[in-house]
Amino acid sequence: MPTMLDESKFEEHVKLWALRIPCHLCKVASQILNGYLLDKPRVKPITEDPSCPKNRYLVLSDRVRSQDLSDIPKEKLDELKGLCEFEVLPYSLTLGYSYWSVGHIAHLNLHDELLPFKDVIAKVIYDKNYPRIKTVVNKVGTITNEFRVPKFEVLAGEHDMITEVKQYGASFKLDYSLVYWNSRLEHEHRRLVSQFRAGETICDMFAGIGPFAIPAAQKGCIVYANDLNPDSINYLRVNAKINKVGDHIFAYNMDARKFMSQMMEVPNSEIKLESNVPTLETCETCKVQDHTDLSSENERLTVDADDLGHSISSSVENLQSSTTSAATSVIAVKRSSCSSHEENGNVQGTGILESSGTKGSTNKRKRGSQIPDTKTWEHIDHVIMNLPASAIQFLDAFRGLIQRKYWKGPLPQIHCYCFIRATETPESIIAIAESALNARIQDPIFHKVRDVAPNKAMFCLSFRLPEACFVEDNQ
Ligand SMILES: C[S@@+](CC[C@H](N)C(=O)[O-])C[C@H]1O[C@@H](n2cnc3c(N)ncnc32)[C@H](O)[C@@H]1O
Repeated sequence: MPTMLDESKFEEHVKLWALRIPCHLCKVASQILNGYLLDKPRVKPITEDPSCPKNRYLVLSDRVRSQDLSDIPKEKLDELKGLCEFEVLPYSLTLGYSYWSVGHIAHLNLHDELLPFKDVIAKVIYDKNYPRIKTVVNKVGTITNEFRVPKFEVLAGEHDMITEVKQYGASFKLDYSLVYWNSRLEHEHRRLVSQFRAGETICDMFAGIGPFAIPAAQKGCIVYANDLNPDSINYLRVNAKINKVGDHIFAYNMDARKFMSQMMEVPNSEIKLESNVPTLETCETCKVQDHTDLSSENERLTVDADDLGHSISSSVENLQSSTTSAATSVIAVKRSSCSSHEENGNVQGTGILESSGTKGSTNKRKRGSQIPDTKTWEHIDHVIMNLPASAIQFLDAFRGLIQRKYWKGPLPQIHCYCFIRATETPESIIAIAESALNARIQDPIFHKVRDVAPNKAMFCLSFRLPEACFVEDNQ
């Protein structure tokens, strides 16, 4: 029987730097370079030097982007130079078919010709890999739904689609049947986050379960993460807690256009007082918000705590019953923090709350004093738009969005994912983007993420939001 699986399609090539170091100094050198060595599950950062058995390659992390090693702190480099002489060499790492893992679920995408054998194939995979693989599934049909969730048929093992995967240092819990997940974007998540700096403010319009948001928060960014799929946002919250970054992430569950517009809304208190100090007025507004109609499921603000010990379905229910209203916004988040401030006597804070342990009880926020007070209508550093099939159309959300009189510093850098087909060019994509924005884009950068089909590739288009997106206010 001919195999229809082209394993080369799973390959990802990562370009890194490696240091050539004498074998006996590798241990000390790797201690010095702690935090700057390749950190990928199942891949060792120390490998053979094919040209000399007395040396080894120390493979550096993709945080180290240039050959001059300027991304490594000077003290570490000086210490290393004191230890020995070393060469810096380009190192190409190929992550092949066998590398990719999806927790305990083997995820197949069988061609029609193989479908008559699907149960046999699944049984062999299951029997030969149990207990590491506990479920074998096959993708059914193409993804057509808004939340980009594929349909799966369980072919062998447990009917359990909840799993936990790791990407670089972070863990992600998810239910494959409810949310979007693609392990093959791992390198792209890492690449983009490597451009962010601690303390920057990031808005993720299509955040999913957080593969950009969580590493960005781990890096010390403040992240406003939105997704229309309530299950994605529920898992984002779970994952923020698992990775202990709940105090750096604010989660929203609404349409991306509305989310951006709410990010830019200036709260009444700001307009009148030009201050973020909690006032009676904002707290009262908070109460009003709490009692608004919950009918629109897609517009809930997901900042209440839930208990990780609950099952996912029960935490979704809790979420539905406990979250605030359609009218919630970044302002509302800040206002709800006001009540937290009052109840806990803590510093004013916002974000995904730490679990209170008791349903319906007062939630406690864990806030580090280092977390800056962000006002998204004054400044955002980066906006992520990963919905390649249509994110470009969503650029219309930025037309006249930003109030010049409140904005501070440069306009945000937009990272908009798109597909480019054989019939299209970067220029034709820019034309679509400019038409959506109704403004000219200066210095666009296209980064190829991967080929998704013979005539179609996924790209990330990065550019600074044009000044034309400002709205003047003569008040
Ligand atoms: C391709 S996934 C990307 C998820 C995540 N950023 C990642 O890299 O894995 C796109 C996400 O956009 C969400 N989505 C689709 N339409 C949306 C909309 N109108 N507003 C907000 N989110 C939307 C989907 O639920 C899905 O989670």
